[in-house]
Amino acid sequence: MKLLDAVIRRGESMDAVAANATRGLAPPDRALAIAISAEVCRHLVDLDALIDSATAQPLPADVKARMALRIALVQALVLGTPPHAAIATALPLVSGGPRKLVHGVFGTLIRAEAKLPAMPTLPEDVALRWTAAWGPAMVEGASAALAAAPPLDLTIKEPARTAEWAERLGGVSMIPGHVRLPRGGDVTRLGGFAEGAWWVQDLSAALPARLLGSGKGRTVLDIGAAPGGKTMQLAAAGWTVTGLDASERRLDRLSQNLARTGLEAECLRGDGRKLPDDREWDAVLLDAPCSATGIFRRHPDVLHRIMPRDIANRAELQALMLDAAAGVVKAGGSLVFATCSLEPEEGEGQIDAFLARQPYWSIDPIRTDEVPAGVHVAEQGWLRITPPDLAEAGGVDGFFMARLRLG
Ligand SMILES: C[S@@+](CC[C@H](N)C(=O)[O-])C[C@H]1O[C@@H](n2cnc3c(N)ncnc32)[C@H](O)[C@@H]1O
Repeated sequence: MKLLDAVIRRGESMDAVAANATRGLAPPDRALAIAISAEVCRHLVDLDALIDSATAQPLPADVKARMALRIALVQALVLGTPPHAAIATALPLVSGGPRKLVHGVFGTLIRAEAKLPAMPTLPEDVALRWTAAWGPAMVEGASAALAAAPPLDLTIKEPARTAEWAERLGGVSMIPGHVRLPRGGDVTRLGGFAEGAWWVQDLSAALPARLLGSGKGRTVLDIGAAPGGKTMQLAAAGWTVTGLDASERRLDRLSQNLARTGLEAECLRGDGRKLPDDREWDAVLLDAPCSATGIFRRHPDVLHRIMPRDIANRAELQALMLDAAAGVVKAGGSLVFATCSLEPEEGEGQIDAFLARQPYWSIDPIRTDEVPAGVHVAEQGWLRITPPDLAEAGGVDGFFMARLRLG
């Protein structure tokens, strides 16, 4: 309840509040609380529609009774908890309150064999925003993507050994250096984890670093580097990497990931809006902080907490970071900009505005041979990935990326 309150009522990120909100719970109970909260966010619109179908008056959005019903219903209808156990965990949440109402509505829906639709309904504001930006087929694709558990993508440290790892782990590769597995359990128990032969990274998220190619003898600044998926790709591709991030806690995770994989990078804490004025790099990768609406399959809370003002705020921060990044690239160098967002303001609009401000920069078009088969490069030369892409192969996170060159 605390976790869902933080996300749905206060607009906080589930990842950010999970540790605090579940403090004191034993690990299995914590995992269950997080799973329930994620599934409530995934099915929120349809859960509320069911609840409203069984009450004479719609319950206010923020009352405990509605939240308790969402929690009970998601356990019974999605997580396979026997109904009596599901309601038993939810009733204490309304102790001293409308227990009878909650019990009654839950019982009515369970007796009527209520079901949730196979494709979850997106919140209306999100559906409207994405229809306006990308059209109705994208919204349908997003709904389908929300229904399915995403597969597990791995980036292989030594791309030449991709086939060997695909066979060892029982996965398929969609581009050299990538292996896709069906969603599994504990990744730390998979072969190769302890020796650092791979790391978990969605296929979309693995594309921006690839756009810089091999880096033997060259330097790259990775801005917004932590927890390090792209830093590790760049280091594995031979670059001398400086990974910069504003968060000390996330930089610790970057250091742990580098230690596990045996890769090297200089780790710097800093603000990507104010970069050192006495250093330059051959290339810069800016994996910018963004609304993260592209990762809604794994983090359905973004669908309920990201508001237009959040998108505008992130876009403003990205513009400052892009200008700062452009200022530390050596003549003739490259700058890759990426966001895991499905909002044009954090992608196409950002690059159009950058090129209007910075006349010495231009787009270095991404080539089709640099991306997995089935992903289309836009005519402007950038890559916009939306949910219908590669759907038959398990889908990919929504992403935007562009490669820019000075001159
Ligand atoms: C999309 S995440 C990076 C993911 C990472 N590149 C990877 O592949 O694992 C964005 C990162 O930007 C960092 N960040 C946010 N604001 C920043 C700022 N002003 N300066 C530098 N880093 C910032 C966040 O701490 C976060 O780690």
